[in-house]
Amino acid sequence: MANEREKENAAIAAIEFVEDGMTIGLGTGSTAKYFVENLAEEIADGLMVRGVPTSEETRRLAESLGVPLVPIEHVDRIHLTVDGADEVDGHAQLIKGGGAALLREKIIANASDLMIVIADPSKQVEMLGQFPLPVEVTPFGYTITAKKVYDALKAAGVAKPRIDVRNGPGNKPIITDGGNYILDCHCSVIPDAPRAAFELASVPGVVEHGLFIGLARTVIIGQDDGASVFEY
Ligand SMILES: O=C(CO)[C@H](O)[C@H](O)COP(=O)(O)O
Repeated sequence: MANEREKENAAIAAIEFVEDGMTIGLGTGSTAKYFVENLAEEIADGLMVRGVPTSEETRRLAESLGVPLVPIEHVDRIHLTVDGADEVDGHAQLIKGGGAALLREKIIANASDLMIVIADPSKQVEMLGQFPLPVEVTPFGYTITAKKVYDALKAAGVAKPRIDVRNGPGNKPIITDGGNYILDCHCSVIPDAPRAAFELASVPGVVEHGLFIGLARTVIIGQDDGASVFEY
């Protein structure tokens, strides 16, 4: 079970990677929130950086804390992205998107010189798949897309996928920052995550999926009394 101190200690350890003049991708979620808060304190003390938020939620948080932001369209280099994860395995492969921000998170992580994942120990897994894999899809044709997502996961060796449309208030599908829906794919185990990523990416209607393969090179796991840093 996660505790808040573990999350915050991971975030504090990530601050060590920040240098003056950097453009920094700001992740989404409760762990990333600690990073933005600690970054805001450093900025108040004179650190000169600017942020690129991975969601409207993080944009609002950063603005409220006085973190200078830059529109991604005006950025030619992102030095560092610090973000949370729903699961991380021993190869720094991730499931992300529990907060429905996976599309912007992946665009920004992929554009960054370095992606650092910050997490508490409950996110560490032997194999990905216990956490339902979020897949962002266009509203148009989403029921058909869901069937194709099922086929794609089967082709990737997932034994019995179950696909749910993620609903929000009023039992209506939640709408992502990009105007899309989220399919939560219950897999139990994803035996071959790169294969699943490949199969999912080839389904028309899939905008992005929450498998982050080969993106994170540093994983920081927070503990009660500090944090462990793993380099890949
Ligand atoms: O991918 C994400 C949002 O889309 C989050 O990073 C992920 O859900 C982890 O969140 P938290 O730190 O609150 O557990």
